[in-house]
Amino acid sequence: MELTVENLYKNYGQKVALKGVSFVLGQGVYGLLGPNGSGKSTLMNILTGNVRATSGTVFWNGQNIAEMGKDYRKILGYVPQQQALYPDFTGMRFLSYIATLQGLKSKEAKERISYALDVVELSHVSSKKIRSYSGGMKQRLLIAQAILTDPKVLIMDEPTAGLDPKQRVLMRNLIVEIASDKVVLIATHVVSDIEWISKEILLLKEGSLIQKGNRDLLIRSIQEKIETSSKRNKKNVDLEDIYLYYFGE
Ligand SMILES: Nc1ncnc2c1ncn2[C@@H]1O[C@H](COP(=O)(O)OP(=O)(O)OP(=O)(O)O)[C@@H](O)[C@H]1O
Repeated sequence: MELTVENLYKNYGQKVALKGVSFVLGQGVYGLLGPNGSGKSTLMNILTGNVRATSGTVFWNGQNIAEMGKDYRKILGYVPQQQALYPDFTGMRFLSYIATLQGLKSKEAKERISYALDVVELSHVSSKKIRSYSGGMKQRLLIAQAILTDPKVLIMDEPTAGLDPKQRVLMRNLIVEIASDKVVLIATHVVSDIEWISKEILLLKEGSLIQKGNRDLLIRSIQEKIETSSKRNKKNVDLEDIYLYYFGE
């Protein structure tokens, strides 16, 4: 299970949004951190096949995703940022609608919907209208739609945006559970969302990947510099400090 990104460039006219980004992801959760405008959306759009790179290639298990077409879409799940979600649909109706769009046959759709509702713990409210759902429930419904086809690659855009602390914890646990047989890439500004669940963290700045590694490696790599330069004279460096170090306060 391997998603390989090789030397991606993306230009929008004169603007270079990605400048030769390369990395390899295996099974597990990965965090993509970067400030506004660093290229996260562009990178995610390329990984989901919605935007074409100017140059460079993305491979899934050695196959170029641009050449895989439908076969790539089958193994891809995408959780968009929270948005208005058909308030008058029930959770069940929403998932049935997505299953139809994804071309699932009715028996398979039924099984997959039931499984996905169970995973995100929404079975008991599946016949209630989405307008009655809390923010956390809506977010979990978005995850349910993304795992209907049992994707191997799951891309998530700010999955905890707008959630309260309790819901954030539940969401993190859910993501870890789902990632047991998937490559999961989470783009976020919220360091704490990915700090403890990520196998590795990717730092994107002005279109370049400036760091990739696990939490300990990232912290060790700049611990001394932060401790000597910190105005607050902190002893314990955490990932928040790393973010501020690279992206500014
Ligand atoms: N369609 C476009 N046309 C022109 N420039 C674009 C386009 N899309 C993105 N850009 C520019 O490319 C750069 C990267 O944008 P991108 O949206 O990928 O960043 P981001 O890290 O996702 O930011 P945010 O967190 O604000 O969504 C920015 O400078 C942005 O203005």
